[in-house]
Amino acid sequence: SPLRAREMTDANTAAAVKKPNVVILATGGTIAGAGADAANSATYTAAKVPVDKLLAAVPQVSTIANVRGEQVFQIASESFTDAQLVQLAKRVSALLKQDDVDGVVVTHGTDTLEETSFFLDLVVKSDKPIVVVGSMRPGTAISADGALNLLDAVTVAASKEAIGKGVTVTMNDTIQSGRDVNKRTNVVPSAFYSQWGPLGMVIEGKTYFVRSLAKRHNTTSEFDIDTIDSLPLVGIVYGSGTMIPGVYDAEVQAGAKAIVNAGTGNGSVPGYLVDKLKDIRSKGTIVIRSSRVPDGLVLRNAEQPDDTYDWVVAHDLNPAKAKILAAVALTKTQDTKELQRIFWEY
Ligand SMILES: NC(=O)C[C@H](N)C(=O)O
Repeated sequence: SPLRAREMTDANTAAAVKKPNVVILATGGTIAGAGADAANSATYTAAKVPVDKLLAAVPQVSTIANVRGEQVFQIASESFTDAQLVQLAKRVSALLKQDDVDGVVVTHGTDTLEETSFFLDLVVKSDKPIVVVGSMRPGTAISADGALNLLDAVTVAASKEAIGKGVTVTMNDTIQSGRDVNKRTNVVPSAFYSQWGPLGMVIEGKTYFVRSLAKRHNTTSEFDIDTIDSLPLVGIVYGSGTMIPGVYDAEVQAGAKAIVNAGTGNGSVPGYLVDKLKDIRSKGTIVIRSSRVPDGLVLRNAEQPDDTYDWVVAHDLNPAKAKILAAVALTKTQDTKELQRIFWEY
């Protein structure tokens, strides 16, 4: 009937007018950096530009979503601590519980973006999109990448397609999984890479998802930031030739509850260190074998008898990611079988 047709047109118009609400949580980084000259792509100061100015530089976001900004921190991401991770995640969780928030974008330095994106993926119990974004060049540089990365982040955060996909990272036109993406070069915009490939791309205000994350995350995670107030200390020891055994003791004495061994090759442990790692394990510290090799999988009982020594393996998680998962898991359990299960499921 003409009346029904009219009602449907009104409904469509209302839907078109009602844009999603996206909150930008700004934490600093190079995306908020400024250099002295447009030729300075690598020499600049990070964490200078406030969130309102970041948004003003990308007026196109307002065609996609109703956007508002909050300045959570103003730091370079190498200065992030566990306390700040917890504070940020609690804010993301609180915002996403609000009916008037459809998605959250976190602007972040690229150095530890892979830690924060995985942490949020593990502990924020929401299916709404969470996008973590940074830039490799400051906004003052020729060919600055931050404005497009931010526009892409808002596009993904406002999209229905991103719901339930886990925390994503929009850098260099791609949509990456916050779980496994990592920074692979410190100089060019194509810095973020996952051995499993991106989840898709974002082009001119449209998302193109082609795959999804098979690991537990967000609403399917057993962890919840609303019940976590601090994280236990986890150390990383980097594998190389001629290692210094006392480093492990120093980590334990400083309070490390777990040590991620960023071993060579298959997460290998030199013969002269095996007794040291067995010893710290017998005194209670969790030993997790990861690898300094960027890709691949560290397999249980390959290279070392993990069952016999009661060690845990990190599978495809790099040492920085393994450290995050270990810290989160240790808020719930010290049991190595449980920890190994968690290292398989996330
Ligand atoms: N590109 C960057 O954002 C690097 C900077 N050091 C940071 O992580 O804050």
